[in-house]
Amino acid sequence: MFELRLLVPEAAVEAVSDALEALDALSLSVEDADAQTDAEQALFGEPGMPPPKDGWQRSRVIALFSTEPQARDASVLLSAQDFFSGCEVLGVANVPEQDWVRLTQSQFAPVEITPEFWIVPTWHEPPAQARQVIRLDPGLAFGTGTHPTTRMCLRWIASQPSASLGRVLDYGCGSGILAIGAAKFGATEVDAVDIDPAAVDSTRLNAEANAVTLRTGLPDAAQGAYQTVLANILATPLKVLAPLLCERVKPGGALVLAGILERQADELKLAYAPYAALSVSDSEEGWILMTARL
Ligand SMILES: C[S@@+](CC[C@H](N)C(=O)[O-])C[C@H]1O[C@@H](n2cnc3c(N)ncnc32)[C@H](O)[C@@H]1O
Repeated sequence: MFELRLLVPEAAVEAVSDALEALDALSLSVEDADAQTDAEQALFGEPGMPPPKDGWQRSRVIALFSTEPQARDASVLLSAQDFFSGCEVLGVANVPEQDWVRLTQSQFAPVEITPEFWIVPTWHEPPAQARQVIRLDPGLAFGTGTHPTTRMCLRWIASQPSASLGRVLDYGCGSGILAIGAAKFGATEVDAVDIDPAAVDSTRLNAEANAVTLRTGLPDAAQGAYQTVLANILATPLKVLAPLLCERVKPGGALVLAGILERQADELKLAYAPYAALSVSDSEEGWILMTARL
């Protein structure tokens, strides 16, 4: 395989990418050419908030071709196009053969939640001290245990007295990791819902792989009252969802919220004040876990 590497200003990325696809590139990757430099600009915004900019100011576009002549022909053809002015060909390079599956897998090691509770990809043996394990491979949905927000929720689940989780709602289930964790730690019944149908599918498959029974669906599938409501989303949607989530918690039940930065604690407390008294019960890498007993 050979890769053609280009430096492309924001306005030309789409035209160059379309042209490379038309030239039979096997794959395309677009990276921020200014990443990790002083010129890097953040592009993400919270859901509901506009991103600060539509695209990176300069992208590194890398197109993969089966042969060197194909890569070089593509470079010559592109260079002759009007839309290519302002772009730069960085070069054509041989891509050494590698075991890509093994390389990808090596980036995902078992994740420790507590010394006895681990998240373990299927290609790893669980650590000897693991008494409780969730089997999970990285997929399309969020939630592999590598993010602090997920780990804090799982730690909270693992720290509850046995049989106290009761009926559980995982609102924004992603991969289903919290719902599966709740089922493994004694929940009597678990509903897992998400606005993303791909996350719902992913949760169903992960539940099967872990031999636990969940009810999965879109948010409307959450019905009735729950002893425990878990929601690891982000501060802005969590504020909007305050009445809905609190209405789902039984009197005496627990509300557990994550996806909140330390500096957002007060705004969350304020948004939930009419329904519940939130407090910070854990923190990791600048993220906090907020909980309330209703
Ligand atoms: C940060 S991920 C959390 C995944 C998993 N629960 C975990 O803890 O790792 C947030 C999930 O919430 C879902 N989500 C975002 N807004 C939502 C909403 N308004 N209602 C339901 N799900 C939502 C997203 O699709 C995503 O799968």
